[in-house]
Amino acid sequence: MESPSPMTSSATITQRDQLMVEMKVAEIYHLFASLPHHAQTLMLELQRDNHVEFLTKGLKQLGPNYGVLDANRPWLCYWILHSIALLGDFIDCKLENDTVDFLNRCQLPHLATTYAAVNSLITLGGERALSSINREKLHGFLLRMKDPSGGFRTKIRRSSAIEVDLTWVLNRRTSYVKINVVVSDYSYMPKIAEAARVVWLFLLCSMSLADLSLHLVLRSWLGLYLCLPQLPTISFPCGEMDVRACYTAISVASVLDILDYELVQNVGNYILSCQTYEGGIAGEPGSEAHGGYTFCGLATMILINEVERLDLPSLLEWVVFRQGVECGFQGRINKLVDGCYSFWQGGACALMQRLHSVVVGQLHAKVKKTVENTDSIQTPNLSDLENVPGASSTGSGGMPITDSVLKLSDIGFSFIKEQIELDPLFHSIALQQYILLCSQVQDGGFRDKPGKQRDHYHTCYCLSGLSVSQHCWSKDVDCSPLPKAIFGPYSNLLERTHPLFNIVLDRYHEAHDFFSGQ
Ligand SMILES: CC(C)=CCC/C(C)=C/CC/C(C)=C/COP(=O)(O)OP(=O)(O)O
Ligand SMILES: [Zn+2]
Repeated sequence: MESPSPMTSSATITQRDQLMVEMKVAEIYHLFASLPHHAQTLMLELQRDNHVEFLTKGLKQLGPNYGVLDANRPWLCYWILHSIALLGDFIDCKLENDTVDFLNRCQLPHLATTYAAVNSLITLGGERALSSINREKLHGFLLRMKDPSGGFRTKIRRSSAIEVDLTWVLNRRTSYVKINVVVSDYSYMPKIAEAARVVWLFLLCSMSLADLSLHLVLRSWLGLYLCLPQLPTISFPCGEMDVRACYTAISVASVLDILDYELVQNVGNYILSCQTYEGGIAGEPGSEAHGGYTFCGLATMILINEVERLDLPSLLEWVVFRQGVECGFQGRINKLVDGCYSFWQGGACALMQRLHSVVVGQLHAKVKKTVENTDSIQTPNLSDLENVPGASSTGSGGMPITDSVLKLSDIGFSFIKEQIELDPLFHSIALQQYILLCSQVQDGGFRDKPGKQRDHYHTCYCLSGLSVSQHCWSKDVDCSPLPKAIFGPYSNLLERTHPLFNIVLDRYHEAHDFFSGQ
């Protein structure tokens, strides 16, 4: 594991900021505690209708025909559609059809946008939405986004396959033109070599032309010489390479049943290099651990069946200590609580809850190693450690290793089928309290913290975190939560979300049946 040297967090909040938030939150809890029971129930109620109205209005504002294709629109679609699905509601047919058409135009060429578009289409569900996803093309796109180091890059950059770059080189004695021809597509090399001789003659006749016009003339001439009406373009992966890009690529491939070993190669090494000395996972090697990336890294490692390579006891310790006195989660050490981490950190806790046997196995190995390295007279009997419950040999997701060849795309499906042995690893009722009393806006929508404005991103991830914290007491995925698992009235209960993909479970199952049957 490569880690930066231990140091204090690079995050910079002051004690004053922290105290201000703690006081605002305490004020809300104090007010709540002073209310009579019926008023408390009202305050705790999930304002379903207002949330749906806020969300539907947001979706309509994206239209009417979803004219502009900017990178945020598919995200807005996903945040809104997923929130509506969590609330158990639907959108009308016309809006649904417009949304499917729009999303189909967003499937390329950005990884994160592709993830948002695919998750949205699965959330809409139905034959039209699901069959509109071109899985073969997407598989090719994902392969092209892969970096040799194992990570994924977020964007495709299109550039000319043949770039002609002219530089006038001037010095005291000579003045000449340096021609740089950058060829990205080597199949043009023989023709280019043949062209070079003619270019030289051409240049001799054109020395009087200005730099810019010579550049243009030469470029179009080269196109003509190669019998191409336009110089061909070629796509390069570019943009940041980070843990989020890995997650979006692997999540999309897994949910569409196109995940294979070529896509997975070296991804685990990259994620592993991002786990820090703190225990959590950073966006890239050498950075600070953060809740968003910890969720992405952990979910990716589960989906590629390599989760046991992470140091899970340290990850668990890091994530559970991110829940603070305000009852919500912070994203990283020394930063303020924020409603969106209800999902990133709460979701990571829900994943860890299903990895019980792998964690126990790793702890067991750690203890054994320490004991072996200690010359103490009080050395425990090593054979006692073999009997620690759950210390069995498992594959990823706590699944027993079997002899049959593992189909990678099945991992997301089997992961949630296993019975959970552990109680929740975070204070699920406290988190619901923070979401409902501090993040919920009574007129509809959710926010980061009191004093901030509502927005669709926070609405999506507060609702996702609320769903995770309501369902994490159910040992079996098919069981409804008991009333004691729900903070506030039982009518607050949301639909269950798949903790690896963050797609409402019945929509996930519909997509799984659709794609695995193809
Ligand atoms: C799939 C997907 C959408 C993944 C996104 C994962 C995610 C939320 C990453 C967090 C990025 C980050 C470093 C935010 C810090 O912002 P900040 O400094 O404003 O916040 P902070 O103070 O809470 O750290
Ligand atoms: Zn936030």
